[in-house]
Order: sequence, then C-alpha cells, then structure tokens
Amino acid sequence: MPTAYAPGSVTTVFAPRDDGEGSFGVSFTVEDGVGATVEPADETTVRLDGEPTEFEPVEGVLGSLGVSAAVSLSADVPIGCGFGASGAATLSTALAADAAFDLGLTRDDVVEAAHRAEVAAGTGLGDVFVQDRGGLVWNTGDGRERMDRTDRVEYVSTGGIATESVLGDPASMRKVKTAGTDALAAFDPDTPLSRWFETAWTFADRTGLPTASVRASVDRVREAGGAATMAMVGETVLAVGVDGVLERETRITPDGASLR
Ligand SMILES: Nc1ncnc2c1ncn2[C@@H]1O[C@H](COP(=O)(O)OP(=O)(O)O)[C@@H](O)[C@H]1O
Ligand SMILES: CC(C)(COP(=O)(O)O)[C@@H](O)C(=O)O
Repeated sequence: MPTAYAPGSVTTVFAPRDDGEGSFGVSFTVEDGVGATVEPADETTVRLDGEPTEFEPVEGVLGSLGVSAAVSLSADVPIGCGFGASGAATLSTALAADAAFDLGLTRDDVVEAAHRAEVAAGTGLGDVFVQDRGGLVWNTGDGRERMDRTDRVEYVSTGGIATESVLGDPASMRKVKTAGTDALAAFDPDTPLSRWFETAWTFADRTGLPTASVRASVDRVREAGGAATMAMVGETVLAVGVDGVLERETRITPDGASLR
C-alpha cells in the first residue's frame, strides 16, 4: 500500500490573489508533517490516527483524480492550528493515490490537484506549493522561490482556528490583503528570521486574528528578548531567538513531500 509524507508548513504572512485561487506569502516547512496511506476501495473513507473522520480536501482530491480509496492519515502536527495539516494531508494523499492507482501523473499534476482541492474546500491557498518544495518558500509577486533552511523554532499551540472561517470572511480577508501586501513588500530572504518575525507580527496584529492567548505568548517571547509571530491560520505562536520559552520546538526542514 503506497504511503506518502508531506511536511507541515507555517505561513508567516500571506495576501490572497485577486482571483481567490491562490496567494502570495512567506512560509516554511517544518520537520513534523502528515503521512497518508492509500488503499483502493469501493468508497472513500478517511481515518486520522486510526479514527474515522471527514476531511473535505482529502476526499475532494481523490474525487478529482477519479478514484475512491481508504485513506489512513497519521499526523504529527496538530490539525487546524496553522501548520498546514490540511494541505499536507491532501498532498500526501494525492502522491500516494498516484502510486496506488498507477495514474502516471507528473509531480506538477499531483501538486495542482491537491492545490485545487484545498481551494475548493476553503482550507488553503498556497500551502501545498510550499510543502511540495520544502524549506523557506516565498512568492512576493514574482513567482515562487525557495531556500534551504534548518532554523530552530519554538512554538505553542493553544487551539485551532478553522481556515475556512477566515478565508470565507470578506472583512477579515480585506485586512489580510492590505496588511499582507505591505509586509511582503518588506521581505528580504537574506535578513534573519527574527527581523522577519517582527514584520510578520505587525501584519498579524493588523489582521485582527490574534487571540488573547496568542498575544500573551508573543509577549512572553518578547520579554525574553526573542521575536515571535502568529501562524496563519491557527492559535499558534512561533518564536526564534529564545531557548525554552515556548513549550515545543521544531526545525525548518529543507525537504519537500515524497513517497515513502
Ligand atoms: N480531527 C480533526 N480535527 C480538526 N480538523 C479535522 C479533523 N479531521 C479532519 N479535519 C479537517 O481538517 C481540515 C483542517 O483544515 P485547516 O483549518 O486548514 O487546518 P490547518 O491549519 O492545519 O491547515 C478541515 O477540513 C477539517 O474538516
Ligand atoms: C494561510 C493559508 C491560507 C492557510 O493556512 P492553514 O491554516 O495552515 O491551512 C495558507 O494556505 C496560504 O495560502 O498561505
């Protein structure tokens, strides 16, 4: 049974494209992600860590590929917290389905199918392109670029925010677009992540998305001399320049999604 793995990813700043089918942004993949095992079946079912669940973009991508399967997902990032778990689940499912059904798709076909399923479900705009390639990945308007990075990042997740509820809210998205466009104009891949996190936090603050618990964690990091921002879109704070201030740690990984 084919199994594929896609890294989780964190978006620091984004701005939706005018057509609503994609985004500009600055994101990075992390060492933790989502694995998918795909077994042909008469009807599509999805299990997450052994439990049956509904997963719209995962079901959607199989439908668009014209297949049905029993999908078994294992996640080592929290779902709905801004680690792009929906994109990683959808991309790993598409990669494993291509192998399970011998579809003979190109890598671009697989990534595009996963992207379209994410957009249709309202669960993502750019995550799968980031997870396809791995590393620090950005598109500030001139196409997607990447850089190998392995920076250590601390984080804490205090809850989920359904991405659909943000992407589907015109008032939030207007603020995201204005603030995101301003922040992206200041992006320089050669500046340290700590400087970028300051710009990203200004963006996050302007979107109105940070909750009280996000603000409290960001304050904790700043008081310890580090830089922090919020993962788009989840109740997750990421920090650099601190040691042991937030509860969890991970690293940026330069590796993109692959069959296992
Ligand atoms: N156990 C679960 N907990 C949370 N979401 C789940 C679960 N199982 C499936 N889902 C689906 O996962 C998707 C989460 O999407 P999203 O909020 O974009 O998450 P992320 O920020 O991790 O990408 C939704 O489509 C939701 O229906
Ligand atoms: C920010 C977001 C629209 C959603 O991210 P997530 O909550 O991780 O699914 C992302 O997909 C992007 O386009 O950059």
